[in-house]
Amino acid sequence: MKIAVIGTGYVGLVTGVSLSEIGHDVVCIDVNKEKIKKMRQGISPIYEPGLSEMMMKNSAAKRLSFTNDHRTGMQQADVIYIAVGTPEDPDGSADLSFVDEASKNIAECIDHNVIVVTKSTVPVGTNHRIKEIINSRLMGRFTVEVVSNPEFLKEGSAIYDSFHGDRIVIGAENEHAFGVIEQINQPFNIPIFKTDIKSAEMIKYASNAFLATKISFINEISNICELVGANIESVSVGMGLDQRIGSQFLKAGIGYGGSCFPKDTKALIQIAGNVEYEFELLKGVVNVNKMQQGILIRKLKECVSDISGKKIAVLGLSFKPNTDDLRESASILITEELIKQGALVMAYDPIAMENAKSILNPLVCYASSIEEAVENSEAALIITDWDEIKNVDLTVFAKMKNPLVIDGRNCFSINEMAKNKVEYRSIGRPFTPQLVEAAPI
Ligand SMILES: NC(=O)C1=CN([C@@H]2O[C@H](COP(=O)(O)OP(=O)(O)OC[C@H]3O[C@@H](n4cnc5c(N)ncnc54)[C@H](O)[C@@H]3O)[C@@H](O)[C@H]2O)C=CC1
Ligand SMILES: O=C(O)[C@H]1O[C@H](OP(=O)(O)OP(=O)(O)OC[C@H]2O[C@@H](n3ccc(=O)[nH]c3=O)[C@H](O)[C@@H]2O)[C@H](O)[C@@H](O)[C@@H]1O
Repeated sequence: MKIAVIGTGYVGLVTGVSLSEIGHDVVCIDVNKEKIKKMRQGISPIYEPGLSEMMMKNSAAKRLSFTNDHRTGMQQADVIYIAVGTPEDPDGSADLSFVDEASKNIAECIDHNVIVVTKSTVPVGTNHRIKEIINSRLMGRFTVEVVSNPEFLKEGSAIYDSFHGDRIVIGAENEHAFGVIEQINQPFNIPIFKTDIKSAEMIKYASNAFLATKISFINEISNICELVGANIESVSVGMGLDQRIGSQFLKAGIGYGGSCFPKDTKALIQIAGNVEYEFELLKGVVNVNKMQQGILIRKLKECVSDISGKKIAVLGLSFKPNTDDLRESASILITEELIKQGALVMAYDPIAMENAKSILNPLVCYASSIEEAVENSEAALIITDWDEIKNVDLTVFAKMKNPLVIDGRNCFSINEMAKNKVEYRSIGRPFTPQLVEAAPI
């Protein structure tokens, strides 16, 4: 099958690369000239395990190519995927301007009938809007069918998720479109769930909102655990053993970040608001997340009342491990607040520091190792649970002025930290050594 993919962000690139890997001919189109130049040289614009190798392999096999030119890209394409961004508008709703522009590009460039598949996360009704935009410009010259095929990949395991996802959702308006998109996806060998377009669009928002709800729920439970002396790690494991609850997304921390949960929860509140429905539960989820992102600063202030002029180490900057993405990471808010209070911030991240330099306050300094970051510091704040951080030799903290670690991701054993004479504050767990420590989830 000949496929064009519009937009080569996370989703567009991973979609294009995975579809070429299962044997389709794919052209990825992006308006960003720098990105296309890099990808033509075999360089992936994002850090994602396994992506570069698969990209180079399929480019060499001539199943995958990159262009800035929409017309060239869409020539002969049977199916065109839209994978452009849907960022947050100031009122929280989804900004559809990139989707609209991509739809216009399609109308201007195609010279045959096509199926347009929307991978971008879009509010209910957007696929019909895409069809209208295209049809109003084509004036009946060609037939366009639209399909909603939301993406469920996670950053940091995007390639793995493409080949091992739990389901592929296809929302279509007729059997022909269902058939073609089903056929394209068959080689992934993942269960396909077919539904109507509006339900497919809603499945994506509802799934992200539900996962975000699980995270805010467990974060609130962790705050209560601290007050009553329970241990959130044990509570999460104990809850997760109930298959109706499930063990995933019950890891308490510093709130969810990333390019999607924050924007998609707010967009769903707006989608509901547009039909005069107040989504109270989801509003609570968003508010809890905002509070949780500030928890490390509150814990630091409890231990060190004045941080002005003091060196504070910040370990991990990306919103989660295995990605260089800082979008909506708690590191942005935390480093900003530390600098506001006069601290000297020394940050370290295994992969995300280059990205961080253009995003974080310019007063943030960067270390080349965990050791350099913590040396002579007053406190170390842990923001991202990279393996390198979780597996660090705990004796490294002896290099601090007064070893104090405030861990937003529960990376370490309370007992081991006590043995190493580190004052240790984490999320939803007691301060003192424990008789039984739950293995972290
Ligand atoms: N990032 C993620 O992990 C996931 C994202 N999504 C959804 O997928 C969509 C895309 O997300 P990202 O890949 O993160 O977006 P992104 O914003 O990182 O990348 C979008 C790309 O599209 C390009 N673009 C914009 N308009 C264009 C046009 N008219 N023609 C050609 N290229 C154009 C931009 O230059 C950019 O490279 C969003 O709706 C997002 O919510 C869904 C699942 C996972
Ligand atoms: O629509 C999207 O963009 C994607 O959003 C999330 O994927 P992603 O944001 O890449 O990463 P997650 O692993 O979901 O983590 C999101 C945030 O939640 C936090 N989190 C996650 C799980 C958990 O138990 N606790 C927790 O605090 C992470 O640290 C991170 O900050 C969803 O998991 C994907 O299914 C979805 O496709």
